[in-house]
Amino acid sequence: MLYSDNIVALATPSGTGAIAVIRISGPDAVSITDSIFQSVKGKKLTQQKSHTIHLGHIVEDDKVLDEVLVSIFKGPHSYTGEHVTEISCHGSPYIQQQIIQLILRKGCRTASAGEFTLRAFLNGKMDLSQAEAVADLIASDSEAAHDIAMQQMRGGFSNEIQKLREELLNFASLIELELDFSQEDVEFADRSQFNELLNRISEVLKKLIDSFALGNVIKHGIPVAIVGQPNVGKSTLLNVLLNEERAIVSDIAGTTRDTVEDQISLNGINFRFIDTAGIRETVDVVEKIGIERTFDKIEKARLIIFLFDRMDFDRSELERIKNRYPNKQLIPICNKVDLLEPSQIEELRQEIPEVLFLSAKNKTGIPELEKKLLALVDSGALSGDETIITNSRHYDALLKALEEIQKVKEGMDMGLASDLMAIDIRQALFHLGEITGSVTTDDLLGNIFSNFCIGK
Ligand SMILES: Nc1nc2c(c(=O)[nH]1)N(C=O)[C@@H](CNc1ccc(C(=O)N[C@@H](CCC(=O)O)C(=O)O)cc1)CN2
Ligand SMILES: Nc1nc2c(ncn2[C@@H]2O[C@H](COP(=O)(O)OP(=O)(O)OP(=O)(O)O)[C@@H](O)[C@H]2O)c(=O)[nH]1
Ligand SMILES: [Mg+2]
Repeated sequence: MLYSDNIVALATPSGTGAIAVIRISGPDAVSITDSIFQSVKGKKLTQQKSHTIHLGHIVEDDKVLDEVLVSIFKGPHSYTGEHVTEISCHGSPYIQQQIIQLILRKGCRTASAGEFTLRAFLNGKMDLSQAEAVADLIASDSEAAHDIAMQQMRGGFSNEIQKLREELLNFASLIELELDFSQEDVEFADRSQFNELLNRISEVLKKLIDSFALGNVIKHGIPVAIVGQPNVGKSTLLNVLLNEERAIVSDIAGTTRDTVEDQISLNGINFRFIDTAGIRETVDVVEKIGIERTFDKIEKARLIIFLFDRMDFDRSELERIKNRYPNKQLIPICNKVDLLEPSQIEELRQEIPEVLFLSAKNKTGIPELEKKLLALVDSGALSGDETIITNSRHYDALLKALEEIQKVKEGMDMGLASDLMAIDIRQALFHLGEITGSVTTDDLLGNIFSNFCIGK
């Protein structure tokens, strides 16, 4: 074990609860706990087996502070890999604080943010991407985000990276061996096998890199801007989608001035809908600012709902948005279908085949819109066992690793000298190692774990 000191922290949220859990980790976790605990059966905690629970009292100078349950986990068979105890006490902030203070006086120190998980990582209980997934899991607020974090915590993608890295490491050693025999012109590393490995690694990296676009939006919710001319029913649609009277609706054109947004989960994926000020030429100063914000929001959105009213549909407006944002998915929707004759609907369908029809007021056509939204984010990719990365640190490392792998491949094709190739391979190994934490710096670890909560 790496650490000689003992840390303590509240593992449950601060404030009043039914029960609160205080966690201690370190070489003396069990004896420190034992020194403040009296078992109802008179047992010594230090003589108990790992993964057992004991009823008793926390006492200080004969004064009973609380009746508690103590769980014991003996290192290395614990979350952190060290000796761990957990005190489940009554959830009053006063009791929690009294017990923690008592433990601190027994020689523990307060754990810093993420320190339990940091120790788990340093003690080899999990790799770095698994540790990061623990934080993602706690933060996940949709089924999709939860699924991805869970998969990553169980080591899915880091195992794959780790294996490829080991294979690459093997070749690196063989190529470096060739350097020792450079006079003799020998090749220990089979070039065609090596080429095959490089291709395999590139494929995996490319796939993971591509998955980030989806992973990132799943983690943060998919921003969908609802845009169109004033009075077409944007705010009405927002309210229907959110199932709540979130934005003000009126028949006065220019009702929405500032953007209004909120999120809902569709099939486990969070969508963040942004209602915007209707776009038109205006001399009203406030409305002008609102319209500028509309464009800012479109900039940040991934999907754009272009809402229009058959009465004053202007095709050039739709084309303008399309041309201005060629990389965003655009969903043209004709609202107020309740006011249209079937022949008008047919006519419009001829003109814009991809158009959806709905009535925000009567709440018709909404399921079709939801289906379209899900189709556009390629939610199908979620149901397969494709790995999806959500962490921008991993994304960066993957991009850099791929770049180095490409360099190695080019080097091979050009018959580059082994010593130069070895440098690029080492770089690729470095970046792959960054993901799993085979290579780390204190700065990197500090950055990652300081974003955890205390007690995790
Ligand atoms: N009370 C409590 N609940 C918790 C945690 C915890 O630490 N305490 N966890 C964390 O925050 C999570 C569970 N994770 C855990 C992971 C490993 C071990 C553990 O004891 N592992 C041992 C032995 C496994 C066995 O044989 O049963 C090991 O890995 O060797 C415990 C919790 C969520 N719930
Ligand atoms: N008949 C009919 N009226 C609708 C429908 N949807 C919205 N409306 C009406 O259209 C008017 C404008 O609706 P809003 O939702 O405020 O329109 P908006 O696009 O947000 O307008 P601005 O905020 O001014 O840009 C209101 O009177 C709504 O009741 C619909 O599907 N059918
Ligand atoms: Mg509005």
